[in-house]
Amino acid sequence: MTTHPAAVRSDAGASRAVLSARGLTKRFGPFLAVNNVDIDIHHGRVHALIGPNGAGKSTVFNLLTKFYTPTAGRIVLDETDITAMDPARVARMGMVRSFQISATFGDMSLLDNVCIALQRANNLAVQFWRPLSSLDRLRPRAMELLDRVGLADMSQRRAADLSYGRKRALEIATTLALEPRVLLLDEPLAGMGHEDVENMASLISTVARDCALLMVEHNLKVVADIGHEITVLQRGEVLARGDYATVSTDPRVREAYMGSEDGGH
Ligand SMILES: Nc1ncnc2c1ncn2[C@@H]1O[C@H](COP(=O)(O)OP(=O)(O)OP(=O)(O)O)[C@@H](O)[C@H]1O
Repeated sequence: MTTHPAAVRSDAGASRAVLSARGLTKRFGPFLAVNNVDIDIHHGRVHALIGPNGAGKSTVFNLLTKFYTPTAGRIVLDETDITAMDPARVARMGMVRSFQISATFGDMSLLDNVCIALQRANNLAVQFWRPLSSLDRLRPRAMELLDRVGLADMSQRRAADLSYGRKRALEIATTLALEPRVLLLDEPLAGMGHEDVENMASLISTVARDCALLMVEHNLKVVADIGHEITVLQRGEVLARGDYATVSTDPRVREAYMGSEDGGH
């Protein structure tokens, strides 16, 4: 890892949960996929949601981001009950899902891609018609965002020419254009090679200093390196929570992972 874990573990704002869920429950017909899950996502911290295959991680992710309606339970964002709110309104409150703006434009430069994301973010934030800001005006901010994800020196390159890992970094830049209060990433390291994994993990750590961040992740080494808080799910229920040292030594967690394909990560 290029970022030393100790250097990124800031306790600033640790007591303030930006996003909380209580008693989160989801049934698909008779099947209980998520049962009575409590979770708190804090400003300035990386919260990792882990668990064996089929544990309910994606379902919790989709519940928190309002893509699914819970069967029971309550979700609160910045002290506002968002349980019944539609995803677009929740997005305007600052909850951003990976990679919400996403779909980068291959033929366009990295800089123009981020400018367009900023333009869309402006449109998302205001409810009334107003003239679109010119792309030129957005360039300084777009350069800042590219710098934040380590792509400033490639700003004029075509997005299509980037490596897979750098494309994901560009997507993070477009996501940051929304200035998330809460950023939820679903398997942000999936499909990446070793070097890209390290860069993305480092980037996630940096990004989390300015927001509350939840990631669903299978890569337990990265979870150990950058996760401040871990929630372990099994069969739709919270099996354990705490820092990595706590959950990884919990005999129930070890048993849950034994024999699962995640166990080897
Ligand atoms: N739309 C659906 N309809 C019916 N069952 C579903 C649906 N979505 C998920 N499930 C079931 O709910 C359970 C939890 O699935 P989920 O995808 O949330 O797990 P996961 O922890 O994300 O798994 P993985 O690590 O394999 O992605 C699984 O048994 C799955 O088959």
